[in-house]
Amino acid sequence: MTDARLDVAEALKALPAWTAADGDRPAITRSLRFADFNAAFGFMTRVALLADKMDHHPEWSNVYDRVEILLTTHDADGVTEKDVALARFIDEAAASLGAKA
Ligand SMILES: C[C@H](O)[C@H](O)[C@H]1CNC2=NC(N)=NC(=O)C2=N1
Repeated sequence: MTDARLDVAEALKALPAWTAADGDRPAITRSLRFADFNAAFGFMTRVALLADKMDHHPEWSNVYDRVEILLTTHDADGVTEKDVALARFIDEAAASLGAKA
């Protein structure tokens, strides 16, 4: 069964580091900066392993120490609890690796 879509503003209340993404579909976004490429890629590796286990994958890009992340649930055409769960994990991983906004 497809996950239920959440109201983005409602979902963001529990995710203060995230904002609503610009664009044509509901999504949430966060930008992070790490000490260097090694830390940024280490973060991405941690997130990638969980994302694949969840079968729920971020849309993201990396330039040296920066990682731009967008979360949305393609199957639901919007933001779901899967995005909230992945965002929470991302927040913990980012904090533990000393990321900045
Ligand atoms: C077939 C497979 O389960 C789906 O394509 C998964 C893969 N990863 C996914 N990731 C995201 N972000 N949204 C999805 O709907 C999604 N669906």
